Order: sequence, then C-alpha cells, then structure tokens
Amino acid sequence: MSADSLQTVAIDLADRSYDILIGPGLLSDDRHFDGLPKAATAVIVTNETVAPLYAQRLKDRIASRYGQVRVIALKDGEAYKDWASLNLIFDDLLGAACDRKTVLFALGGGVVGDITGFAAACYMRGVPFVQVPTTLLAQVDSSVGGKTAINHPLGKNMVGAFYQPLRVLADLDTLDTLPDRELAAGLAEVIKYGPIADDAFLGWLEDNLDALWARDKAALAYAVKRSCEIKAWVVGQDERESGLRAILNFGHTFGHAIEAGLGYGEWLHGEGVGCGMVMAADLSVRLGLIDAAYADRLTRLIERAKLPVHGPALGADRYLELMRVDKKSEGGEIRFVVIDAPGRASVRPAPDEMVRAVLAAHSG
Ligand SMILES: NC(=O)c1ccc[n+]([C@@H]2O[C@H](COP(=O)([O-])OP(=O)(O)OC[C@H]3O[C@@H](n4cnc5c(N)ncnc54)[C@H](O)[C@@H]3O)[C@@H](O)[C@H]2O)c1
Ligand SMILES: O=C(O)C(=O)C[C@@H](O)[C@H](O)[C@H](O)COP(=O)(O)O
Ligand SMILES: [Zn+2]
Repeated sequence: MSADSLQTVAIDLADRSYDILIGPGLLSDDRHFDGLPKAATAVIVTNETVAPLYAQRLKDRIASRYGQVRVIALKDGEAYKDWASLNLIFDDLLGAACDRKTVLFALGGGVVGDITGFAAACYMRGVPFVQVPTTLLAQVDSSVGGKTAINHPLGKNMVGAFYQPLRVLADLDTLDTLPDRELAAGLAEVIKYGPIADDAFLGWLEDNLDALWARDKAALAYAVKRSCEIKAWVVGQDERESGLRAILNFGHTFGHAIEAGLGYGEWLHGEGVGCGMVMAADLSVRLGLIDAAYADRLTRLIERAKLPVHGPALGADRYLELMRVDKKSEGGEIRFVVIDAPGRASVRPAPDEMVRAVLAAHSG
C-alpha cells in the first residue's frame, strides 16, 4: 500500500454511519474537514502533551467553520480519565455558553478520545464530536466504534456510553512524535485482531513487525487500515456488544485487572492487553481449544513488540476479585474471550482453579 495515499474505511451503522480517514498530512489539508457541521463554537479537547504539538494545526483547519475555536488541555495520563477531568470539560463548555450545536474535537490518544466522547454524549444530552487520534492505539482501536468512558477506582471504563463520532481523522504523520513505549502499546491492539478475526493478518504482522518498529509509513498505513476494517466489521454487526463485539476484549479481562490493580497509569493499557493476551491464550490451551504452539507463537510476537508477557504479583485472589467487576461478567461469573481456532474467538467462563493456574504461570 502506498504510504502517501488516503484510505477510507466506512463504519456502517444506519444513521450513525461515518468514515475513518487514514493517511499522512490530514491535519494539513482543509478538504478532510468538508461536510462537518458548522456552528458558533468548536472545542478542541486535548492534553498538555499533545496541545503544543498539534492543536494549532487543527485550529487552522477548522477556524473558518466556527465563530470561535476553544482549546481545553487536560492533564496527561490514564489517572486523569476521571470525573474531575470530565467536569473540567463541562465547566468550560457551560462557562463559554456553548450551545447544543457545539462540535467537540478529540485530539490525542485513547484517554482524550474516551473522555471527550463521553462529554459529547452527556453535554446537553448529546453534541456532535470528531475523533482526531494521534496515537497508534487510538488510530487502530479507541477512536472507532463509539465506546466512550471514564475509569472508576474499582474498575476500568465503568462509567460511559456508546456514542459514535461524526468522523475519524487518523493522520499518520502524528505518529512521528509518539514515544516508543506508546508505539508498543498500540501494537498490542493491532496484534489482537489476528487471533480473534484474521489469522493471515497475524502472519503479516510477524513478517512486518520490524518495518512497523522502524515506523515505515506504508507498513503503518496497512496496519491501521486493516485494524479499522476488522473493527468496522465487528462493530457494524454488534454496536452495543450484545454478543460478537466482546471478541474485541481479547486480553482485556486480565489486562484491565492489571491496570486497575496497580492504579491507573503504572502499566499502559496496551501493556495490560499484551500480557492479558498471553494469559488468555494460555487459558484457551488449558480449555483444549487451541494447541500450545499457537499460544507460543502469539507470545513470541507480543515479546517482539516489546510488550510485557509476565504480569505483576497482585496475587490470584486480587486478580479474581478485580476480574469479577469486568463488564462481561454475569451474576458474578467471570467470562473470558478465548481463541477457538486461529482467527476465531468466543466468550466463555472458566473454572477458577484453571484461571489460578494461568496466573501462577504468567504473573508474580
Ligand atoms: N473506546 C475504545 O474502544 C478503546 C479502545 C482501546 C483503548 N481505549 C482506551 O484508550 C486509552 C489508551 O489510549 P492511548 O494508548 O492512546 O493512551 P493515551 O491517550 O494516554 O496516550 C498515550 C500517551 O501519548 C501521548 N501522545 C498522544 N499522541 C501523541 C503524539 N502524536 N506524539 C507524542 N505523544 C503523544 C499522550 O499525551 C500520552 O502521554 C485507555 O484509557 C483505554 O482504556 C479505548
Ligand atoms: O471496542 C471495543 O468493543 C473494545 O473492547 C476495544 C477495547 O480495545 C477497548 O479497550 C475497550 O474500551 C474495552 O471495553 P470495555 O467494555 O471492556 O471497557
Ligand atoms: Zn483495549
């Protein structure tokens, strides 16, 4: 795939359908903003790290469409995906008398995207918003599909809403400034799509991981596009996770427990997911669904992506306690996304003793 070309992936959700635009230079070209609603005010929600890098560029693109463009720069970090940050957004919108046509632009990674989407869902019972993801993780996953939320000390993403953006603008050039650790975190969500939906993509990742690490634009463009296609295919069938969509949670039952158990921010979300996929793959082996060689193959790729494959020593009881709060749990029974066969996943419970064996093998 050419590194210079613009790619479009469509999310098909009836009257909530939208396009994901993927390519370099999107934030330097007014045309990608054509068709967005005009209003008195636009608000760019970002954070203190991303604002100095890209807020002015975005402001220049949209200034002609809005009477005023405000910028809210939140504190940076998973620990700030909380009520206090959400209230700062509401305080600013109300303080500036923003009306219900105000358009919010989420400029940043998944933290900014999730909190801005939730603010958009709530403010005056819903205002339009646009996702402008600037991390690999946000471009391949969090900006797409309409899951918005903040964290609660007792559980990850526990307060939120399904609320779709008007458009996703993934400018690949923004990845130039992304720290290596954040690139690795994004690769976790990219790798996820292989075992759950596309075994050939897993093979492509094995062949192209070095190119992705070298930030080869053509390789990044393909990884972002293929990830978005798979997510669009899943979300298009099950927007509100009544079934199929839960496969996107592969690795997350263990991963979210690690994030919450350590206090948000010590491990990145993608690091929790990377390690969580190792644990969930082992669980799939123990359930007799896949052979150990496939789990080893996945673990090797996760290691090559410079992600942790061994979890922190929270203790099995604490892991189990945290995982019971997971949104897939039913009546206190934890349900895990497991691999049924290469490229195919499902959700099912597992005996506590088996989960303890997985934790003994991969944490502590
Ligand atoms: N809604 C969903 O479907 C979904 C999917 C996956 C993850 N998530 C959520 O996304 C969050 C993780 O997102 P993330 O990994 O993007 O983390 P993040 O939003 O914290 O961003 C990672 C770091 O990179 C910085 N950054 C962002 N863009 C940059 C750039 N271009 N150059 C330099 N630095 C940049 C940020 O300031 C931050 O320090 C978690 O809260 C997770 O729960 C949501
Ligand atoms: O879009 C989805 O659906 C996902 O599960 C994508 C995940 O990568 C993401 O981390 C999501 O926020 C987790 O959802 P949650 O419902 O477990 O909070
Ligand atoms: Zn995730």
